Amino acid sequence: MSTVVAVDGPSGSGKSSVSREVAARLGLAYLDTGAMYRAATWWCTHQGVDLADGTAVTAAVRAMPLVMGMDPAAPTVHVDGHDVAAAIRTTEISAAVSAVATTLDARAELGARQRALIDAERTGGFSAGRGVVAEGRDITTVVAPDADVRVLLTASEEARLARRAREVHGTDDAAALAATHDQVLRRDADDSTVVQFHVAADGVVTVDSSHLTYEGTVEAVLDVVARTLAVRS
Ligand SMILES: Nc1ncnc2c1ncn2[C@@H]1O[C@H](COP(=O)(O)OP(=O)(O)O)[C@@H](O)[C@H]1O
Ligand SMILES: Nc1ccn([C@H]2C[C@H](O)[C@@H](COP(=O)(O)OP(=O)(O)O)O2)c(=O)n1
Repeated sequence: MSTVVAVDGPSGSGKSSVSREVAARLGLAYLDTGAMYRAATWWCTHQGVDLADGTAVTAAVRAMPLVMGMDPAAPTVHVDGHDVAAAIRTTEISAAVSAVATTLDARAELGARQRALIDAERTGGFSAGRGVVAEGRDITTVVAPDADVRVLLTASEEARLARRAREVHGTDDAAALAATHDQVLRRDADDSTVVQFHVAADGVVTVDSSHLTYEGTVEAVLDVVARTLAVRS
């Protein structure tokens, strides 16, 4: 039986790292939908598209030759043959990505591609039809509201800022927290204008990781998966 696990949440809640580990432990594929928005931003910039021009952004995103590698042990992102895994994580892309994420026609295009990738994993693909853990901002609500397991991963603003500061700057002192503010809180505020990822929709289970370790968060999500599947079977 194939399993689709959808995980949403704000920046720094632990979605990417936790979802990837959950996918690896369950033998499922892993889809980082945020990486698709980042790749689209890289592609638009690479093509000289003005990110403020929604029509041009949408046209570029529709034409983007994107290939997502969904093995949780080694996820990959290629655009037009370029390995963009590192390029999409720069501060410039992090600062610009909300312009693409708030372009509604570009969202529709990326959402359709995400649905197709998830559907392919239900029946075949990396995990031989066992399923996929897909994470982002609107997976539980828009892209895969029919997922078998739907989780909202949250954490306090304080915890999320501190995590991102440690990840990017190696410390969570005052200067690092200030430098991280744009990447976490401003970006979430901009993204929240088009998609709701702070409150769990009906049927979505909230996991608050504010006071959990990384390992504890992985176990909490695995526990939600096990309990939800036990009830359904
Ligand atoms: N529960 C946790 N406790 C402490 N650090 C965590 C926890 N979950 C994730 N992290 C760390 O916080 C950082 C951000 O996590 P990430 O998975 O990138 O979040 P998101 O995808 O939600 O933005 C990473 O360095 C990750 O290892
Ligand atoms: N399903 C999704 C996934 C990401 N996005 C947007 C929101 C974010 O600003 C960007 C990048 O997402 P990503 O998950 O890489 O963000 P983090 O840096 O992990 O917080 O894409 C979205 O709008 N919908």
